[in-house]
Formats: sequence, structure tokens, C-alpha cells
Amino acid sequence: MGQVQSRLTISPTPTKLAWMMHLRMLTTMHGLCEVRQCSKRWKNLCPQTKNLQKCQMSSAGSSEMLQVTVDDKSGIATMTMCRPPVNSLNLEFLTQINIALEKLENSKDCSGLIITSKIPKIFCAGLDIMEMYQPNVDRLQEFWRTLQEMYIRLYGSQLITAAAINGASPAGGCLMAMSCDYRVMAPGYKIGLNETQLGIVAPFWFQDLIINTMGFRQSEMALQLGTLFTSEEALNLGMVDKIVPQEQVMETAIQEIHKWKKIPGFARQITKSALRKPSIDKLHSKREEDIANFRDFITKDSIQKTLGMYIESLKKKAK
Ligand SMILES: CCCC/C=C/CC(=O)SCCNC(=O)CCNC(=O)[C@H](O)C(C)(C)COP(=O)(O)OP(=O)(O)OC[C@H]1O[C@@H](n2cnc3c(N)ncnc32)[C@H](O)[C@@H]1OP(=O)(O)O
Repeated sequence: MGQVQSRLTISPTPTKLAWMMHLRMLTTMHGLCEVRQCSKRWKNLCPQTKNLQKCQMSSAGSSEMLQVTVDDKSGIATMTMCRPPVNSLNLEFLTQINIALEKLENSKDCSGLIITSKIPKIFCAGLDIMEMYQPNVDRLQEFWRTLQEMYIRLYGSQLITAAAINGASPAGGCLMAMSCDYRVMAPGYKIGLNETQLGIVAPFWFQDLIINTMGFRQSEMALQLGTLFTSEEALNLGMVDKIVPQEQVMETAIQEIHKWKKIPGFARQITKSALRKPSIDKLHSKREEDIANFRDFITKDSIQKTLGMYIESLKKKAK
């Protein structure tokens, strides 16, 4: 990391200052001050751990949603999602993820990142549907901006990133996994962009990401049908790179990052940047428009009705 001379521009809009103000506003609004402190005092927080710098990121008074550890020896960070029941991505959770991503990106001790889940059988259920149902419009827009930020940070990361997909990974969960460099998945789960099945539409940057991952023809079918693929189907399509038994998912991701680390970092990073920059720049240039489109779409009566029915069907199924 110390030798990197050129980095992807992570976030020209909003500017760094605006981003800091955005974080400050969120921390004040949602009691995330511990997270900011944690983020600042990354190393000092856990002096008792010898090999691991452990940062338990938790919002004040609530359970731990995101555990981030960095292995001193290998420089591989693990970000473990733990937001019961299904790791759905709400504004606060996304904010914590973004803060952690920013911290890891700027850490000279970190060269790789694995994203995984602590919730049995679930990687990530995608966006928290309750953020989109009967929303407060200001929060809804902030929510979408924060999701855009996560994608920009993760897809544009200079780190070697791997998703250790140890459970179901629909919609936003699939976006998160596809934003990584490598995906290892356990058998017997589903992954895909199922938005149309909910009566909603994956925005252009979700679409670009899946096209970049598995080509146009397969993507246009998958996106229109909202297909959730089995692990095996996803492997055949190139949506995931390897399937291993559940208990080997993490170890396989670690081994894969070690393999990638043998490639000269500067050459790998410039190559990654060149390949991914056009998609990231496209989102940057249309960011405000995309937020407005999302707001206008989600707040339509017909979409609210459809989301309400989907939430009911999930609740019925859960009983
Ligand atoms: C322009 C608009 C573009 C918007 C883009 C959106 C992208 C998205 O990410 S939309 C979200 C799409 N996600 C889904 O469709 C996933 C829905 N969930 C499931 O399919 C299943 O829950 C699961 C496969 C993830 C897990 O199944 P499991 O049987 O283990 O758990 P359940 O009993 O179904 O659920 C437990 C509990 O969790 C609630 N829940 C599930 N998913 C979500 C979610 N995405 N957001 C909020 N809450 C969720 C579910 O209602 C249950 O709650 P209760 O126990 O309170 O009934």
C-alpha cells in the first residue's frame, strides 16, 4: 500500500468536506459517535490483542452490527456483518460499512479485505425494505446516497477484496458481493438481483455491475426475470468464482487473497482502476439525478402498495 502512487478518485461528489459533514450529520442524528471514535482510534482501541487490531463498531446502546479485524501479519481485514435477523442494509448499517471501508482504504497496514456474515445462512438480504416503505423523504435520499457511497468505495477499492458468501445474498447483498474482486460461496444458497420480483427496478449502476461481471446477454435475462441463482448456477455464470463447503469459505477467501498479493500491487491497482473507473465515473456524473429518480420512483403510490404487499408476504413466510 505504501508504494501506491495513484489511486482511484473515490468520491469527488460529494467532496471530502461534504462527505465529512454527511458523516457528522449522521453520527449526530443516529448516535454513531462511538463509531467515529472507533474509526479514529483504530489501533488504540484494542491494545490487549496481540495479532489482531480489533475494532468492534457498534452504535451507542445497540448490538454490534459490524466487526472489523485486521490481521497484523497478513494485512488482511475481515468485515463481519451481524445485523439480525438478515443483515439488511439500513442507513445506519451502511454508514458503519462506509466508515470502515474508508478507514481500511487509508490504512497502510491493510492490503486485503474479506466481507462475510455472522448470521447463519444469510450473507446479506439486500436493502432494508423498511427504509423504502412509507419513508421520510430526506432520510430516503440520504439512504440512497449512502448506498451509492458504499458501491463507489467497495467497487473502487484499491484493496484486494473478496466476498465470503456464507448464506443467501439477494439484491443489495449481491451488489455488495459483485463489487468485490473475488467471490467464494457455500453451496445451497441463492444470489442475484431479484428487484423486478419485488416490482422495483435495479438502477443503471446495479445493471452495469452485473453486466461487467457476467456479460450482457445473461445479465439482461437475469435482470428482467429477477432471477435468484443457486450457488452452482452462479458459478457457471461467473457471478461467483468458487464454491466450497460452508466451513471452508473463509479459509478459501484468505488463500485467494494471498494469491492475489503475489502480483505487484501497483500494477494490479492501476489495472483494476482502469477497468472499473468508467462505471464509477458514470455514477459520479449522474449521482444527484439517480437519487432523484430513486426518490420519485419509490414514493409512487403504486410502488408503495407493491412494497407493502412484499413486506406482508415476507412476514407471512416468516411465521
Ligand atoms: C429504484 C429501486 C431500486 C431499489 C433496489 C433495491 C435493492 C434491494 O436490495 S431490495 C431488497 C431485496 N431483498 C429481498 O428481496 C430479500 C427478502 N428476504 C428474503 O428473501 C429472505 O428473508 C432471506 C432469503 C434473506 C432469508 O430467509 P429466512 O427464511 O432465513 O428469513 P425470513 O423469515 O424470510 O426473514 C426474517 C425476518 O427478516 C425480515 N426481512 C427479510 N428480508 C428483509 C429485508 N430485505 N429488509 C427488511 N427486512 C427483511 C423478514 O420480514 C422477517 O421479519 P419478521 O421476523 O419481523 O417477520
